[in-house]
Amino acid sequence: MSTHVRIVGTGLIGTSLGLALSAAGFRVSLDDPSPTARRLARDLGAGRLAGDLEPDDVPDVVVVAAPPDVAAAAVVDSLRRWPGAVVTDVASVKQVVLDAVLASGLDASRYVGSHPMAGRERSGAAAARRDLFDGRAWVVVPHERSSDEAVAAVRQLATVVGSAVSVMPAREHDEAVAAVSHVPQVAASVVAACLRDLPEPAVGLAGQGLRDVTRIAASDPRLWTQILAGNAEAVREVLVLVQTQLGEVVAALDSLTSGEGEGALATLSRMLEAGNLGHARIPGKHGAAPTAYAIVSVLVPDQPGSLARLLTDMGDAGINLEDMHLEHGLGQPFGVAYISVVPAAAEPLAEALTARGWQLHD
Ligand SMILES: NC(=O)c1ccc[n+]([C@@H]2O[C@H](COP(=O)([O-])OP(=O)(O)OC[C@H]3O[C@@H](n4cnc5c(N)ncnc54)[C@H](O)[C@@H]3O)[C@@H](O)[C@H]2O)c1
Ligand SMILES: O=C(O)C(=O)C[C@]1(C(=O)O)C=C[C@@H](O)C=C1
Repeated sequence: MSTHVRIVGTGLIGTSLGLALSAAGFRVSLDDPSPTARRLARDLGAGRLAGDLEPDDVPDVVVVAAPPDVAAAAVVDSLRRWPGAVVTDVASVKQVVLDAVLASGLDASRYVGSHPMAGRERSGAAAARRDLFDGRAWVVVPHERSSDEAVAAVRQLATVVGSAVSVMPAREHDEAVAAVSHVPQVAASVVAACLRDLPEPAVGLAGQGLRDVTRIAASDPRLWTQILAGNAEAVREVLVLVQTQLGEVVAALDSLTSGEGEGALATLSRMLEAGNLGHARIPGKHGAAPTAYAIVSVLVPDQPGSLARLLTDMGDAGINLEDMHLEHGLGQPFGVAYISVVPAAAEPLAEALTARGWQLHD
């Protein structure tokens, strides 16, 4: 019989995982203290309700996808309740969960932490996507007592949903995500907070740069308060670096406005160049080396079905989409789709789309 995975917590991540595992042929059962959350996940096709199963139909693997401040308790509860199951969790912080498991005195060999580096700025089952984990990194976080079988079971889950597995101890994971996930959230929120009192005409000028920098500022404050609190030390350390750099920029601008200005331009330029260097290190798809994709820009009429038609035409031309973003023309009846493809596919794509009547944008 196929592997039975119990998902505890059927919000964005739990439901997305249920959808992906069900599609991959796993038997998925769903549990959540909120009856609405678990029924919605079931209705969306993420699996069966745990309460509808025969009592002897016990899970082989339990995935706790509950909020970070209750994840540790839910993991301990699952280890106790399912003595034969491998238990993992997907919380964004790992050391606090591991500490609770070790302190529980239960058989910790069946616990392996994990963290899919995939998500959205929206919460709840309604925002779930079956392909959420496809092509994303998934950190598997074993500890000294984890059994090889438990590690293999968690690796398998990550792999079947299309993620690229990285293995890392809990502390190292928490330090890494402080820099690549938690501080970016703080930065986005702080920048977006500056817009609150901006006059309407000024906000109306917002372009793609602001949208790129602030997308995750729309994230759930309850979830992120818990994540930041659960990784306080590591987040603080990175934020102090940010603070130091911001201090240097402010000092340079002070120097310019006071008319003195010596060395100020060099400070600003160094800050921007350092940003270029950091940005160039962000990996491409599947954790591969950074890829300089070619971008083909296409005018898309602001009409139902236009984008779907564009993507279908692209698929018909046999060209793989690596990434895409849409820019809406202010007060105009069209937007521009910026389609990223591998460089060798750019010209064939431009030709195929032009032949199908699409207008390219320089
Ligand atoms: N949102 C992201 O981008 C993202 C990405 C990767 C990992 N995570 C982690 O995944 C976990 C879930 O996040 P989410 O975005 O799916 O949140 P969510 O708010 O969408 O869903 C959380 C679900 O957990 C349920 N829940 C609450 N208390 C519970 C308990 N005691 N036991 C079991 N379930 C409980 C809620 O009813 C809700 O349905 C968090 O630990 C988060 O750190 C989130
Ligand atoms: O894409 C997003 O919306 C996310 O912020 C996802 C993201 C991330 O920082 O990459 C956010 C928190 C999770 O713990 C893992 C993934």
